Amino acid sequence: MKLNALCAAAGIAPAGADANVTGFAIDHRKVAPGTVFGAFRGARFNGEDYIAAAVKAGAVAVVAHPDAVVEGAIHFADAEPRRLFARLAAPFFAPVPETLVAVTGTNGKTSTVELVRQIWRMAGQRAASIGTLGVTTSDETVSTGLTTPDIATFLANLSGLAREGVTHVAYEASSHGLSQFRSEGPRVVAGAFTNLSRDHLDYHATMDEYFTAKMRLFDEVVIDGGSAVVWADDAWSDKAIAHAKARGLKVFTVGAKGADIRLVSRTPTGLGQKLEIEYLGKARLIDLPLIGAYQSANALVAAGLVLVCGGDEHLTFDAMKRLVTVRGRIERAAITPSGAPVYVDYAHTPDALEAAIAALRPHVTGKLITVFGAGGDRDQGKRPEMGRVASEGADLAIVTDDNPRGEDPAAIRAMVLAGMAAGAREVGDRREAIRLAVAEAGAGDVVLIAGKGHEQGQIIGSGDNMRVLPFDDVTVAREMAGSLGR
Ligand SMILES: CC(=O)N[C@H]1[C@@H](OP(=O)(O)OP(=O)(O)OC[C@H]2O[C@@H](n3ccc(=O)[nH]c3=O)[C@H](O)[C@@H]2O)O[C@H](CO)[C@@H](O)[C@@H]1O[C@H](C)C(=O)N[C@@H](C)C(=O)N[C@H](CCC(=O)O)C(=O)O
Ligand SMILES: Nc1ncnc2c1ncn2[C@@H]1O[C@H](COP(=O)(O)OP(=O)(O)OP(=O)(O)O)[C@@H](O)[C@H]1O
Ligand SMILES: N[C@H](CCC[C@H](N)C(=O)O)C(=O)O
Ligand SMILES: [Mg+2]
Repeated sequence: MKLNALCAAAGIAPAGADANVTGFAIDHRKVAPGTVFGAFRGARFNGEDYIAAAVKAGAVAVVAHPDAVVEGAIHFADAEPRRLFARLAAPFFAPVPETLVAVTGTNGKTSTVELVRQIWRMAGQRAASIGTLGVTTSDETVSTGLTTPDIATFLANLSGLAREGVTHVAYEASSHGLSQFRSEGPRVVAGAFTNLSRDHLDYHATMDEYFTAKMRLFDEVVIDGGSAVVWADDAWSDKAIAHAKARGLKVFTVGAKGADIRLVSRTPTGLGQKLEIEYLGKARLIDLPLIGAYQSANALVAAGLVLVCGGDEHLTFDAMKRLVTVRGRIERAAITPSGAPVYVDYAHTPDALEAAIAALRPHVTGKLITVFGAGGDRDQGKRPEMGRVASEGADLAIVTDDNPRGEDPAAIRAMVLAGMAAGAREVGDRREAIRLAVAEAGAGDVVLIAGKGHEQGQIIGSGDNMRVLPFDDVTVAREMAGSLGR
């Protein structure tokens, strides 16, 4: 494809002579002859340091800050080079699936995009989701490593999906992804906001800044005239609605305070819950086969996204009755020899841990036992908060390791324990902690293993010393429940 044709399609003024473009890369090691290289100033590296190497490798154009030095290739200069790069790259990867929606929020993004995908599929659409679990289609899940992949990977994934015949995609817009313009360019017809609570305050200076990063979804990413689906029962919902309105988006609210899908009541049942809702003034009963208020919130937001994209009302609500558990989100992994169910959940923020504990509480007649930890090289302030939530919500809390990365695991556990009342147990080795929880569980008890969900490894060390030791909470829970039974 010709560079000037890409500029024309993107509405960008050409910056020099025309050239043949063969691809886009943000890492100089992926540059081949004909590549457009995005040189960005990052947290660890300055991409501008690799411009010369990229040109040597054949880059025909470089998108970089106006101050960057570009010799031997066309310089597309912009104070926000990541955004310009996304705009220029989007037409190169066209066509992409025509119905593209995005979900942001602290918790519930992965669950919601996956539930949207399931509803679409049950309604007969060729659908996919992109997020923490990877790229999921009806056939498979392929990991990308990040929740919101880098822009070149994201666009390549979208165009690959379109070639496979996928027409509908729901993707997860993380705050990192939004603030780094990792997923813009293609037409996003609707965005959803699930909630906001403490996380990532290592990356964002304040909660307001964190919220502002998320709100780029409504402020800029969703197309003019697109829709905003907002979970209405969160402390930040009204602010999110205000952003959507200011932008002129069609606002669709969901929840007990929702104007479009109103949640009238929610009654836990053995393996799920009964939802009484009102949509367009009409009452409906939904037997949702997922437990926990948080899962009903995500399922209703997912239904909202499908509806604003023109989904049929009956097919959408009918599909909700057949949703299946999202990997690692209140996933029942095993039953202990004493009959206690063991659930694995991805709760790694105070709010999520509270939601996961609340989801299980109605199903506990004895003790609720929680195994959890907090990740290293991540927001430290959330650690005592997670400790407090577990201490208050669980009958027995066991603090263990969850991806210590470059930090001292014992120091992380101490920060978690600082928020906890006496009686909490500390078992650094995660396998041993799970063994203890399973051994402690009696009839009527429930075990919650929180923090890693679908993850397949324990991340130890950082930089050149980083290692990922294979670890899967579900497998270990099964092993422990099995070995105790023998
Ligand atoms: C803080 C953060 O988000 N970092 C991500 C970001 O880094 P960055 O833009 O700061 O880039 P950098 O590593 O400093 O490098 C700067 C530039 O130089 C380039 N470079 C670098 C070295 C080199 O030899 N050649 C080269 O060209 C890089 O490709 C990059 O464009 O872009 C990189 C390239 O895509 C990512 O690898 C990196 O993810 C790091 C590893 C990471 O851990 N990210 C996590 C925190 C993250 O993004 N998480 C969110 C989910 C959070 C949530 O909601 O829970 C996610 O969306 O996954
Ligand atoms: N709507 C919700 N409200 C509160 N907590 C939730 C909600 N949805 C999910 N959670 C909690 O957050 C955990 C992670 O859920 P999910 O993976 O869907 O969120 P996410 O936003 O994709 O997270 P991440 O930022 O890590 O990608 C769940 O396992 C659950 O404990
Ligand atoms: N997207 C989140 C995942 C955290 C998962 C948890 N297991 C941890 O390592 O803290 C992050 O990168 O902060
Ligand atoms: Mg996620």
